[in-house]
Amino acid sequence: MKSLLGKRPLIAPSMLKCDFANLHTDIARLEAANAPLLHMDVMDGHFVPNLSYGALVIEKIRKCTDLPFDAHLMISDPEKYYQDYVNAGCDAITIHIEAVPEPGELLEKIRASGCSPGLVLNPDTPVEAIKPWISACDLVLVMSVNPGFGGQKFMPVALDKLSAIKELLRDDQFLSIDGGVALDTIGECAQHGANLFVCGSSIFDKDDYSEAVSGLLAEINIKTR
Ligand SMILES: O=C(CO)[C@H](O)[C@H](O)COP(=O)(O)O
Ligand SMILES: [Fe+2]
Repeated sequence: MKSLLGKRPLIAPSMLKCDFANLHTDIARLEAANAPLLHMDVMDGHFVPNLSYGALVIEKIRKCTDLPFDAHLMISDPEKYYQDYVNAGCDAITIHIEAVPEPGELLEKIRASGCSPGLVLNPDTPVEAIKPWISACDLVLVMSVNPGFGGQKFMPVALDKLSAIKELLRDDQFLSIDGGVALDTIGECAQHGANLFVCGSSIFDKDDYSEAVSGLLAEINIKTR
């Protein structure tokens, strides 16, 4: 992930909305669209009311591309399973503060395993909940929907959180936003400090991924210049 610092702002396609029946083709289309990394949404049907895919699938996808993988673990026991995601070839592993209220040790273990550690907070969780561990993270991810499903409406409560967290971050850390990030919301997210934008529907619902990614980047540029 460190190699991406100089390339911010970054658009990370959310591999929840991808075409699983044509994964190879879909990844090639994302590479052609200059997507700099892929966001892997892991859901266990327990921490969130939905199931997606796990380390076995990610390990297979790893063979299709050299793009970095940012794994968003929406699972109840990341301590038990994080090593599977390291072994599957993830570059960043992000855990929910609601799943691990005292995440210091796990963040250290993720870093020691060679991955970038990240913390994520839900719309109802205050910034105070993650404050003591922000300096131990390479990435902080703000949820702008309740996790579990793609295609939900952006919740503006995330914007004030972005501003508050930005104040606490060093320049070598990523500030990410996830959920309902689209042409009409991405500019404001950038204005509030986000520099890594997870985009599902706003890419995969479009026929032309290149046009989608460049349109989102253009919107950031317009709103932040
Ligand atoms: O973590 C997630 C859901 O829990 C996804 O990353 C997110 O919802 C992406 O989809 P969309 O851009 O359509 O909201
Ligand atoms: Fe996600």
